[in-house]
Amino acid sequence: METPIDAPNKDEHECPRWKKSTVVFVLGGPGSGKGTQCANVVKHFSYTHFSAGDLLRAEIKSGSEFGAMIQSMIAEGRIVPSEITVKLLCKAMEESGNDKFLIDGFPRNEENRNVFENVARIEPAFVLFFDCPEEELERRIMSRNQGREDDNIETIKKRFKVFVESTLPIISYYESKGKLRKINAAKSSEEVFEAVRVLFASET
Ligand SMILES: Nc1ncnc2c1ncn2[C@@H]1O[C@H](COP(=O)(O)OP(=O)(O)OP(=O)(O)O)[C@@H](O)[C@H]1O
Ligand SMILES: Nc1ccn([C@@H]2O[C@H](COP(=O)(O)O)[C@@H](O)[C@H]2O)c(=O)n1
Ligand SMILES: [Mg+2]
Repeated sequence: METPIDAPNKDEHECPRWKKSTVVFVLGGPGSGKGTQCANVVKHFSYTHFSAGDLLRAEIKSGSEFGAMIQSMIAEGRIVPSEITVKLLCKAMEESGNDKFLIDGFPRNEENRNVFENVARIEPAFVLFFDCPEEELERRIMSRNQGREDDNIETIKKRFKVFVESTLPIISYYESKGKLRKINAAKSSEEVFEAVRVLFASET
């Protein structure tokens, strides 16, 4: 029987059907509004949204052999091995039938970026970065109330540290390639979406 994270294509190093897909990576600190704004984009533009964190949480619930390991890494705010996350993303893209994707919370580190490049062989069209001060992120997460195990002050501090140490260098990398689109996320959700809407209208 196929395990939930088996790659749809048995050649683990190729996802040829997706070579022509448009991918937008969506990055930002924990609680910066990535999920909220991706949901808005989907309503106005023909993208399919995948959150790497949501796919990992679904993998835990599915009873996967990796579930316990993923759960303990999320509880610690650590980044799950990229082979797992990339397989989940590839499977989700394959099954969606669409060819335009918002990939939220990915790539989180250099390993995520390299494995995705090697497996999916897709360069992002651009990378959206929701920029927001830590104090505001903390306030938003502490009042999110979605029952997430990692939404507690101890894990939030660890997630901030991982963001600064591992994800900000990825953001700088895309900036150096001219691919970064930075949005001031410290405004109301409506104001942030207006900036996002204008960007998508001009980019796609
Ligand atoms: N611009 C905003 N102003 C105030 N609150 C917001 C704003 N955008 C989102 N929120 C709220 O902040 C919380 C975090 O938002 P969201 O879940 O979209 O962030 P995220 O970047 O996906 O976080 P994570 O990385 O933890 O998954 C939610 O409760 C959401 O309703
Ligand atoms: N590329 C990723 C994305 C997420 N994770 C793990 O999931 C946690 C929650 O992610 P959110 O985007 O939903 O906040 C995150 O803290 C990581 O533990 C990951 O490993 N790799
Ligand atoms: Mg999210």
